[in-house]
Amino acid sequence: MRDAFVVQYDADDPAGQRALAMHTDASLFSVNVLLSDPEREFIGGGTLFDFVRKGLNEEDGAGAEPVAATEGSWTVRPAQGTAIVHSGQLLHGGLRIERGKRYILVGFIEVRRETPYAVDDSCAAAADAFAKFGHAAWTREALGSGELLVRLHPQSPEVEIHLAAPMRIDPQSPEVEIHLAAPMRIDPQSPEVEIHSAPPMRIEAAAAPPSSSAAHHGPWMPPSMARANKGASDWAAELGARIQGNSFAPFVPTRTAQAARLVALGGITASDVVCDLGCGDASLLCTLVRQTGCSAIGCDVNGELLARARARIADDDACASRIVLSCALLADFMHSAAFEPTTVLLVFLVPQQLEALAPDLRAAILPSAGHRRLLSLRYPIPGLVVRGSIGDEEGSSSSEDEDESSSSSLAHTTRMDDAPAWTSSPAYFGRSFGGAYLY
Ligand SMILES: O=C(O)CCC(=O)C(=O)O
Ligand SMILES: [Fe+2]
Repeated sequence: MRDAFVVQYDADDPAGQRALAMHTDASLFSVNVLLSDPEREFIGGGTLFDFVRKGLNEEDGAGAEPVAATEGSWTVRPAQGTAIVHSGQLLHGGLRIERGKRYILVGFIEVRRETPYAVDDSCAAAADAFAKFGHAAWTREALGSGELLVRLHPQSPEVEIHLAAPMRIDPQSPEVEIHLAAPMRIDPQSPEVEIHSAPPMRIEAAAAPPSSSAAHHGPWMPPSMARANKGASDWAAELGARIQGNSFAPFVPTRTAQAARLVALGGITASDVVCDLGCGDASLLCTLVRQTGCSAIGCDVNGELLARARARIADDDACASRIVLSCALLADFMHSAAFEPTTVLLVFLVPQQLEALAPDLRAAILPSAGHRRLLSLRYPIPGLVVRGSIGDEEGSSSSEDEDESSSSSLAHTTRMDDAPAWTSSPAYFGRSFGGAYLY
């Protein structure tokens, strides 16, 4: 942890700070814990995240006071004691409070780049996404009674933040403690922990590493998960589904009519094994399986979206027998045995990720790898020679794709209704389809 401090927003004092302009933090990720009671202690406030703009300069949103409900933004108003953990690179700001005082604890955390992340943990996968792409967000809940908030892989510099119960902060008698778990592998060259706080906080190195860190197997879950208050868990689930799932690329559903055009472009038939790298809730795979009778493989780093995919598939006999799902980092998955049967590889990823994966994608379609076809939705893959393409649905003059009614009967359109409206808005991710390239 590079820095931790308490921020006070004060609507009662004319000279007090009431809002915080849109900005990015100089951190790998930031922790923001609401210390005040939003029911009783202040009105307004909240943290606004902007998933569209990068905030590198004023034109791009930095420096402006956050305004709620803009397109492509998401306001988080957590319950007291809930932590928001987000990429420092994500543009965000503190919304104006109208009444009272709002205290938050903010911490900036950095992790050395060479640190290996665990693949079995969506938190770690998100951290990896930060390291690679600089924007992603995920959440962890904190804790009615004060426990583990944030944790990276045990082999990484162990950062844990414990909040001692009760959570309520009283400026006269601070009841917030930050424990940094031992061993604290902090770079001795840099000034490690610097705390600015009003009120002062105690910082302690824990006496011993928690037992769970000695042998960490399987996905890590916050111990507080089970008893977290409902408001916080609802919020986290909702936010998680929208954001955590997007640790690599935004989740954008693909419509049925568009799937038919993909089938035509890729020449997908019943004898194919289609692998969707970053399959999300597997709605596209289900549609392809139903349309063509193909088999399918889905891979995603996001456990929550995969859980939805599993539920979707379990309800659908046609899909249940034909789709195999895996939770893994995409590059790792491409080198696993589970990937081998693939005959058609499907990606719907952002350009930075396509660039990072390009060597693996190229290797996957070499003749020696079995003449696979590769379909990239929306974005071309740098350095690969395009063999065919289709344009955006609206921009295309072909007529086969305008059948709206056919899409409404299928399950994946339900997912579209679930998706926040802005995910399909041009400001967010261009149009929701944007054509495809065949390699
Ligand atoms: O008010 C908030 O929730 C945002 C605080 C913040 O982003 C910061 O202090 O860096
Ligand atoms: Fe910030």
